[in-house]
Amino acid sequence: MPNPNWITAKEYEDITYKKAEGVARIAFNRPEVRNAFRPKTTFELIDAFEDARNDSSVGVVLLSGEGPSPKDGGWAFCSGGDQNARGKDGYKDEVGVGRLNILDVQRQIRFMSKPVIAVVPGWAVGGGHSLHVVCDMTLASKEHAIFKQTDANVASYDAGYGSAYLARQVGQKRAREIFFLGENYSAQEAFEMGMVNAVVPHETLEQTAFEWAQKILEKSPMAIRMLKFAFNMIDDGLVGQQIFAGEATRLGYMTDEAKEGRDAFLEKRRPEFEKFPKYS
Ligand SMILES: CC(C)(COP(=O)(O)OP(=O)(O)OC[C@H]1O[C@@H](n2cnc3c(N)ncnc32)[C@H](O)[C@@H]1OP(=O)(O)O)[C@@H](O)C(=O)NCCC(=O)NCCSC(=O)c1cc(O)c2ccccc2c1O
Repeated sequence: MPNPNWITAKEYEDITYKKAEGVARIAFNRPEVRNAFRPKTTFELIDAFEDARNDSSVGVVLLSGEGPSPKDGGWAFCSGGDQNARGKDGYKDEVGVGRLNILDVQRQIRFMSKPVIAVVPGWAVGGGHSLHVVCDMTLASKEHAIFKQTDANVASYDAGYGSAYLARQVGQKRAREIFFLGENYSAQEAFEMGMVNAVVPHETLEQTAFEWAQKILEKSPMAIRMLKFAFNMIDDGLVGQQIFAGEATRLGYMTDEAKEGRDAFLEKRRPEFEKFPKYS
């Protein structure tokens, strides 16, 4: 497959955002701090994810980290919240308001109707680890990816998807080990635990991610949407049901029966629902 012809979708300061052939690629771009996020980074992520969600030509989103670091050549997906920005009530934005807005990004990834693939070229740590957990799939660099949970080291804990949903992926004992010990895990170890889909040579990581996206794009978008929300529903309570049900409503709108309901209202007549079958 030829290299994708990435086109910059929008210029940002802390992230890059590109598109090619139905794929959107969003990447942290603060490699000198291992792609730690500050509120500005997170607001930019929210903006880019919203664009990818609303662009009907986009079917898959890749989330990655630019690198290597110009300082020391280190690679990172994301090292979590920028500890320099952390204040007493959250991570301080440009006017000093404390934010935990990375949780908004987690929900965007979780609830968007398109698969999001974490493409992990290096460190996935703290809130960065939680982001890979919440993505639909994870591809990891064989040479450079390292998975690590430092939340308990710095007393900033993700007690939502980052921990509880991780346990769904790797099991309760392993998830507790990851958080309680805060060890480093290689791509291969993360794969064996079940939180990484594939371990890929670093130089082919991006290409593999793009190829996986292209494979998904060959499938029925409706099927992919319904399946993503079906996988989510059991863990997402009434919100999960609401999102799945919304898609069922959309499918309902496409029937003659729903059209009859709308048309009868607009034509100020009684709807003729009796002509539609009562399926068993
Ligand atoms: C990521 C590391 C394991 C990498 O170690 P390595 O030895 O390779 O590199 P350095 O340590 O030398 O780092 C290079 C350079 O980057 C700076 N840096 C790295 N990470 C951060 C960071 N998170 N914030 C700020 N700066 C960072 C580092 O200081 C170096 O700078 P120099 O100027 O010295 O060159 C290792 O760096 C590491 O352990 N980093 C910290 C990881 C961490 O604890 N992250 C925060 C976890 S908490 C979190 O992310 C979080 C955020 C939220 O918004 C939440 C919201 C709601 C609930 C929970 C949240 C949450 O848990």
